[in-house]
Amino acid sequence: MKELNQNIVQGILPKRKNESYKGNYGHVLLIGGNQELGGAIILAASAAVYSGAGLVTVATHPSNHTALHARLPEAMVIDGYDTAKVIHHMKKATTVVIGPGLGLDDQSQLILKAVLAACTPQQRLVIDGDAITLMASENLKTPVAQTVYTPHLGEWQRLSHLTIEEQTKDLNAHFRKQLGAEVVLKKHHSEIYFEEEVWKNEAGTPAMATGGMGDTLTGMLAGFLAQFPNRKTAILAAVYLHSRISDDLAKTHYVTLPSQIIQRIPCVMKDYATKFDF
Ligand SMILES: NC(=O)C1=CN([C@@H]2O[C@H](COP(=O)(O)OP(=O)(O)OC[C@H]3O[C@@H](n4cnc5c(N)ncnc54)[C@H](O)[C@@H]3O)[C@@H](O)[C@H]2O)[C@@H](O)CC1
Ligand SMILES: Nc1ncnc2c1ncn2[C@@H]1O[C@H](COP(=O)(O)OP(=O)(O)O)[C@@H](O)[C@H]1O
Ligand SMILES: [Mg+2]
Repeated sequence: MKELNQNIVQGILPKRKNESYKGNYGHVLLIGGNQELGGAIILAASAAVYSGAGLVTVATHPSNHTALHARLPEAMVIDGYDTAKVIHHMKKATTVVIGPGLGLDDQSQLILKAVLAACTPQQRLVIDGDAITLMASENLKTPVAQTVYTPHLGEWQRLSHLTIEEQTKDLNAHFRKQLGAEVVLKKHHSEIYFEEEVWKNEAGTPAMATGGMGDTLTGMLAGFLAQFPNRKTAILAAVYLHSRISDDLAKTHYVTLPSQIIQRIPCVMKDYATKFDF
């Protein structure tokens, strides 16, 4: 496995061009957050905004709308239970996220199937959390979009039918090929499966083992995928910097909270951006 460390990511993010505006940095649509799990989609949306996505729209249960507006006025919000409206908004999105706090009920299944059918090969799609669990239970196929799955070990077990002990590099790579998508397998030293190679994240700490940490990574991935043309660069940088922020905080904090990580994303991106114009 290739080592994903500071040397790989230093200078990897491009400098923003002076002659640019929000329309150049992608439009992320995040779908998730039922009545109980609104925090998941709020964290994911916040991470996408703080990662620099040009525009962010959140499709979520109406009971989350006020909290989202209050915490993240940069984001637009629509009713995640109005399937026709969500599909209409997908047409404007360059990057789509589905899953954080989506739930596993019939309504969640309905919206997932509609989103998978509506996405295009030009769009980038991050499938996380409950959307992975639903894909596994319904045996749904990877859609035509440029898709990244972000399972933790338990979600990967549901999707791949590999027990955690069986999740070796070769078997994981084999199943990734069947899926036809990139996979970020989240754990201590997360592994990133691309078609041609596998990377191991050298950053990360058990101070990250707290609810919402994966939702935050999903939002970062979406923000990076929305802005940076090179998919591999976007994925590697998001995975590494998410953990890197926590490593830095963990020098003085016993546990690192998703909200703390999100606040620091713009700073760490500045540190790791190239200093040169190309
Ligand atoms: N504040 C919120 O609203 C939160 C919402 N969340 C949402 O809750 C939904 C369910 O996700 P969960 O992951 O909590 O529950 P899941 O039930 O999907 O996964 C947890 C199961 O996987 C197993 N597992 C094995 N290895 C694991 C590993 N390395 N990490 C985590 N679990 C592992 C656990 O033993 C457990 O049985 C998702 O949609 C998620 O986005 C969570 O992110 C927690 C915070
Ligand atoms: N012990 C650990 N070491 C390094 N990273 C960890 C550790 N525990 C959790 N993480 C990271 O935290 C995130 C957890 O994701 P996930 O389980 O999906 O959380 P949630 O669904 O609650 O948001 C992943 O990015 C994972 O790599
Ligand atoms: Mg998760």
